Amino acid sequence: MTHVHTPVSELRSDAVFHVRGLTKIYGEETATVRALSGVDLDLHSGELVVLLGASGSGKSTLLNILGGLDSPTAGTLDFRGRSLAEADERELTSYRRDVVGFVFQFYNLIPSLTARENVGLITEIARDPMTAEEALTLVGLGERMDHFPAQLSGGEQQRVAIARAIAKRPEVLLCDEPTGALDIKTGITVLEAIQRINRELGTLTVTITHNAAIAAMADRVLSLSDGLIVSEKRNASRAAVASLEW
Ligand SMILES: Nc1ncnc2c1ncn2[C@@H]1O[C@H](COP(=O)(O)OP(=O)(O)OP(=O)(O)O)[C@@H](O)[C@H]1O
Repeated sequence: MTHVHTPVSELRSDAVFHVRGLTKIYGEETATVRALSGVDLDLHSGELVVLLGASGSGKSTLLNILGGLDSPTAGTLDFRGRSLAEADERELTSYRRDVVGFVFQFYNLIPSLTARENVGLITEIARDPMTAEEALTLVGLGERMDHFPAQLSGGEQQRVAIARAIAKRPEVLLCDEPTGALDIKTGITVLEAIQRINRELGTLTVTITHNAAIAAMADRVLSLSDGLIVSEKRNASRAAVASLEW
């Protein structure tokens, strides 16, 4: 497998993330797994990036490290000139709290709280949050704010999870298989919410998917294999999410 290096001439100075030689090895001595084998990557303000790759290729590991949930074994990882690879737990906690919104495949909503209350939990602890109502309106749930998770479809629950992730106006939104548990139609409503947030708030967004059709909505598509970025494609234009099929 050839390692795709970004030529120095292509490096832009406005990179939000500047990643070089990122390596993650899990386990010790005889029982090690090399999840990332030297990833080079720059991510820019306002981009929508899709990360593709087979199961086990390292996508979640990369996303978790970008989000400060995990630390690399080697390599450099800078966020706006701050080294996250060397950050201590206290710095990583404030980074996660202030900078990053996460969306996972499963929504992790609190069943006994309404949509508004689920989002409100986060707005209480954020510095300059939007209101729960604003966040839910952005994801198209302005009419469902007082519903409990069990009264919402899977796609609606995932949009509540997105509203919860973005209510603090994070600079970075990281989504790990956000449509993995959904059918096409509901998956599209979720991707539309992600696209709208990226456009309207200018949030740098990285979305993992197994589904190559989703790549058409991105500015840039990165493919991982065996812990390396093996291809990078820039779409000439971003496809409207409603036109995607899978
Ligand atoms: N906490 C861990 N401890 C040990 N090995 C791990 C851990 N997390 C991931 N791995 C291993 O690292 C490799 C990459 O895993 P990762 O979850 O990043 O892949 P992925 O591309 O996201 O896969 P999937 O699409 O199945 O979620 C795999 O071989 C996985 O088994």
